[in-house]
Amino acid sequence: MGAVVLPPVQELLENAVVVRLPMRTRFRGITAREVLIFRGPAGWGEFGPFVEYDDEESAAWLAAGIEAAWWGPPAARRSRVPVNATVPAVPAAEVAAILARNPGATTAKVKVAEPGQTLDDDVARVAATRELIPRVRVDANGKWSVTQAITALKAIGELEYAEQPCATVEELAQVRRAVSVPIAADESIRKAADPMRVIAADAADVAVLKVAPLGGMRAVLALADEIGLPVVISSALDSMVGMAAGVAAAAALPRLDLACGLGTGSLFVADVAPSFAPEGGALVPRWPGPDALPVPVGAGMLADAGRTRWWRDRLTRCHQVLERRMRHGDPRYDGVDLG
Ligand SMILES: O=C(O)CCC(=O)c1ccccc1C(=O)O
Ligand SMILES: [Mg+2]
Repeated sequence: MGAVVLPPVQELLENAVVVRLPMRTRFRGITAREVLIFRGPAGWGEFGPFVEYDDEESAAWLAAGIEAAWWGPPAARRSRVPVNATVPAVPAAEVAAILARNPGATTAKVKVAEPGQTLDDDVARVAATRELIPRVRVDANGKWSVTQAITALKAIGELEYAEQPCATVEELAQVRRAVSVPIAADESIRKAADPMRVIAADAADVAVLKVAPLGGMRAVLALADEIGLPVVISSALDSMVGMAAGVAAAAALPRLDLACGLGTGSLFVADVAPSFAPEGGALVPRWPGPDALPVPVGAGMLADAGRTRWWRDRLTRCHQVLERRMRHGDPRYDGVDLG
């Protein structure tokens, strides 16, 4: 890999574009996804922490984008990555239309526990999904209490797994002991100071790993190895650029037995490059090289001047966070030079 350096912030900003991608369906409370993408010697990288995240948390997303644009993908071990269809918290009547955009999917992930909705809504949405897709998992994003989770999972019935039913590791462990449905940890890994607490507490059967919040493809591969659970690589509602890193990480895993959560490309009306479209329920890895121009000029995806400035300022602050961590010998950046 040669000497790896943190590129100067000017170099990142010189080759940066801020885009706003309209979505077909509300997801995570938003109807348009803004991200900053930048070009480096190995291709394109994405910086798209959710707008409410602070700079300390967002710095990992920048590290992941720099890894993609400056180092490129790790060596692939497979040429197909099976993915789940993602069903947002829509009314049951809209499920079929969502699934129609994910032809060939044999696994679906259904969002549940949406604020303002009821357990009946969840049960109906899952039932509508099951009619069309054999294998169903749900994701509560930590919104249930232990009691609510146990009640809900009993009402919903058989599932491949329930992702982050409650907020804390201790709650996940309690739910896991009380129900037969396997438990997957997502926020308990990507937002935790110590992801290994999930293992120490026997809190999960599956680890959901996202490249950007965990600091990059190689960080995810290292964590997958350390954590030892079956892994699902999932998107953070990434543009095609961030998605390429997720697909590359999934393709590089020594073992992949579960469908990944990388089917969110179909939630966008438009993307910075042709989105990853599942064929036969799987994605084929594809890397946006430096010569690929992901943003068609004039395609109406560019963010306005105010939002562009906001993202560029945020990138600058996160770059300072990375610089500070590296100066202090943070082991996460072992082997990376300040240049
Ligand atoms: O896993 C999937 O199918 C889609 C990705 C997804 O659900 C997601 C996307 C953005 C932010 C958080 C999450 C999540 O898994 O909680
Ligand atoms: Mg999740």
